Amino acid sequence: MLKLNRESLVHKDLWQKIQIEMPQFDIEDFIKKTYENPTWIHFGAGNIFRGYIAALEQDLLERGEVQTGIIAAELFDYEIIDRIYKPYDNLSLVVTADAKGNLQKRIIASITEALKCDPDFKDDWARLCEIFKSASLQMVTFTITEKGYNIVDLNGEYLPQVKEDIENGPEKPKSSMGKVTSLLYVRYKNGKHPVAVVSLDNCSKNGERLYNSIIQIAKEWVKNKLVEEGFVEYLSNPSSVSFPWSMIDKIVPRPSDSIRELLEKDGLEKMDIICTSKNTYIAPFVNTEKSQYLVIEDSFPNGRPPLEKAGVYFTNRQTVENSERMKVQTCLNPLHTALAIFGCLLGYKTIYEEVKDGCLKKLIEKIGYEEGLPVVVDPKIIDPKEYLKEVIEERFPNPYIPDAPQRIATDTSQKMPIRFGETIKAYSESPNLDVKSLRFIPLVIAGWLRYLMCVDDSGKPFEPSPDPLLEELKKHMNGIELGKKAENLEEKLKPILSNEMLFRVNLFEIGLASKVIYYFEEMTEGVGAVRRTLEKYLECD
Ligand SMILES: NC(=O)c1ccc[n+]([C@@H]2O[C@H](COP(=O)([O-])OP(=O)(O)OC[C@H]3O[C@@H](n4cnc5c(N)ncnc54)[C@H](O)[C@@H]3O)[C@@H](O)[C@H]2O)c1
Ligand SMILES: O=P(O)(O)OC[C@@H](O)[C@@H](O)[C@H](O)[C@H](O)CO
Repeated sequence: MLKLNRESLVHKDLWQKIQIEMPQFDIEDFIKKTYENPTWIHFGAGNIFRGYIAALEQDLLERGEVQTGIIAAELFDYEIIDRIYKPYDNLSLVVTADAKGNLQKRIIASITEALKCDPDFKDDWARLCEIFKSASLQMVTFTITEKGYNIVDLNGEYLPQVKEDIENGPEKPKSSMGKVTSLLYVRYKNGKHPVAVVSLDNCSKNGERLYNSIIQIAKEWVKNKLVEEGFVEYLSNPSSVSFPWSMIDKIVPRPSDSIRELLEKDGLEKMDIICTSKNTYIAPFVNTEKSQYLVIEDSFPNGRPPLEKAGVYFTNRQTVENSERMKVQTCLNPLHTALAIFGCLLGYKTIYEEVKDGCLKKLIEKIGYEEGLPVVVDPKIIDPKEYLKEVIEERFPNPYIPDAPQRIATDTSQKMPIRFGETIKAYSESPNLDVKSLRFIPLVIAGWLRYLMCVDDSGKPFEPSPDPLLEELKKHMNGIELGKKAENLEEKLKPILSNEMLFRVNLFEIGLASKVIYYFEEMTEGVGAVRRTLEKYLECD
């Protein structure tokens, strides 16, 4: 039996026998160099980081383009470090599947350290401070999910941990954004070295979102006389600290049992998939698809690794924004969320099965081609129509990427404004488009309300995916039951449908709420009503 750790890498013949690609560089040497001169730290040590970002740096290490790796840090779920990084010496096994089922298996060794970002873990915190003091540090990247950047709740009030951080200052921060702001303050106090702070999450204008959260905390600290005004100036000067925007794309599902079995059959030990107490599904391996796109605004005041040599596009902000609008707001993620919602309601367990369902396929085609594409500005580096076709015809149907609607349904409340709100807003502001002509996006919003009832289309209760607003949203669904005509439905749903934090616009004010409510009423008529509503509006069966 083979174990995934540094010691076992000496058995090159055994790894080769089971066709697992080994890292082609001197691991001990580059770990030492990275420790002494850190260049890249990443927050959010989850699946996309291990399956995509770390693999890009490994490409550069293997070609001799860089001499240092990436330091992984966790702001939120420390179990990941204890159970998935430490026992495997920070190595991971990336399994990439194409649509024909050809698998590429590769050991990724570009991660040199794994740290818990929390002042309560004194050694790790001290090391993080040391890293942020280093003049060599070029970039700080993030994949911490959309909610990771939040500092206020739905009512615009500071979240409790953020409130505490604002009162207490940079010494012992507790919130994710508070900790990052505090580490940037360490950098400011120790040489004011330049650095790029780069969100790689699926948020629109992600760089701006990260900047807004950090600068707001820094300004509160200045107001409370906890830090110097110069800190805000440092953060606001792009030649000191830049916040480039980005678009990232690679489907990295939760680790799958079929891949675990396959690796165990190969003779690999301890390939267990875990679900942490904070709900991260993670394993020593990552399963993913071949397609990948990463577009980043080229604004790096302290330099950067030549990631363009690993296929990353570096460009201007406008091109990033157009690419992001194309992917996150129009051609991939809204389709994913539509499949997630209806998949949970109709009892599907995989995305590839869902796209064999004529109604669901037609739904995503309508959302993509008919309602999404009109607001896409061609980013020029990727053709939107070709991209959409690849998503619908090749990527989603790939049976070797066992992605689940339940994964994608996680945090839907945080995704609604980005995946649908931006398009609705663009229609409502356009002189040439009529927001009331939208039919399929409102159908998905109605589907989401139906999902919040936590009863599927066969009438059985189901466990919804985690979402920070779930309990609050579910309260509004009280008294709405399947098969019974609800009283005062409009009043009940008003707090959701009028909330601009959920849809970027007030759906009542722009005249879409009544359509959503009408569809929702149809979907709650009884068992099978979701399917009947889809069939009616999509003319499918
Ligand atoms: N998986 C994909 O297919 C994919 C593709 C493109 C972009 N992304 C982006 O990456 C994000 C993470 O995806 P993943 O596959 O790594 O998920 P994952 O569940 O494997 O990991 C999530 C990571 O986010 C951290 N996190 C969660 N809540 C946080 C909070 N409040 N503060 C700080 N950190 C927090 C977790 O601790 C973990 O490190 C997505 O939300 C998305 O924005 C993912
Ligand atoms: O990662 P999330 O939770 O923001 O969204 C779930 C999926 O839609 C997403 O992970 C896609 O797989 C990804 O954006 C593809 O590039």
